Amino acid sequence: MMKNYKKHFLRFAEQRQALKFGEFTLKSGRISPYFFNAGTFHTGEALARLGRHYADAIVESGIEFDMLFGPAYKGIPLVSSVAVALAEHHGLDYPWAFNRKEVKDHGEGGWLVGAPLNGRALIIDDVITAGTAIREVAALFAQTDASIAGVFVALDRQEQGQGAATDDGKAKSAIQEVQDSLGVPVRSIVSMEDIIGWLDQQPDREAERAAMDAYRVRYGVSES
Ligand SMILES: O=P(O)(O)OC[C@H]1O[C@H](OP(=O)(O)OP(=O)(O)O)[C@H](O)[C@@H]1O
Ligand SMILES: O=C(O)c1cc(=O)[nH]c(=O)[nH]1
Repeated sequence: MMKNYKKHFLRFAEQRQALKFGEFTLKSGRISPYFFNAGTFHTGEALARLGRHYADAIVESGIEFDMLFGPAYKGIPLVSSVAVALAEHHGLDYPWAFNRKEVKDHGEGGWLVGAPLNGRALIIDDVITAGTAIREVAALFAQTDASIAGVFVALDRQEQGQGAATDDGKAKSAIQEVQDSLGVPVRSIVSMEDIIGWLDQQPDREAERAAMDAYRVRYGVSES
C-alpha cells in the first residue's frame, strides 16, 4: 500500500509538469517513457512546497549529517529550499553549499559556493538514474576533508547502474552501486515502482503503464 505522502508528492509533481510521460533521452543515453524535471517547480510557492516534501522525508529517514550539499545545476535550488524548510518547519539550521560546474578563476575563485565543506554532508539531488552525477560529487568530496553522510533524491528510477551483471545474471541498481562504493545510504521520496503503483490506481493510464513496464524490463532492477 503506497503511503499518502508519496501520492501527494506524485500528484504535485504531475500538476507542476515535473513528472511527464512521453519519450525522453537521459544523461545515460537511455530513451525513457517518463521524465522528472525538477526545473519546473519554478514559482516561489512550488519550490517552497518541494523543499518541505524533501525536508519531511529527510527527517523521517533518520540519516545523521552536519551540512547539506546540492550538485550543480538542479541541486542548487533544491538544496537551498531544503535548508530553508528544515530551518522553518523542523527547527534544524544546517549549513549548505553547492559546486560550480565551471571552476571560477577570478574573485573568490574555486568551485565551492556557500558553507565550507566540513563534517558529514547530505547530498540533495533530483534524480538518480545510472549514478554518474553522484560519482562526480564523490570525486569533488575526495578533494576535501568532508565526507558524504548520504544521498537524498526526489526520484529513484530503480535502474541498472554501470557495472557488469552479478553471478545471478542481474545488474546492480545504480543506487546499490552508489551505496556500496560510498558506503552511505541513498534514499528517495518516491521510486519508479511508486509511479507504476500510482498509475495503476487511476483510470485511463494503461498506455503509460505499459510503456513503463517495457522500460523496466530493459533497464530496471526489481529491488529498490
Ligand atoms: O544518475 P545519472 O545518470 O547521473 O542521472 C541523473 C542526473 O542527471 C541530471 O543531471 P545533469 O547533470 O544532466 O544536469 P543538471 O545540470 O540539469 O543538474 C539529474 O539532475 C541528475 O543529477
Ligand atoms: O537520467 C537523467 O538524465 C534524468 C532522468 C530524469 O528523470 N530526470 C532528469 O532530470 N534526468
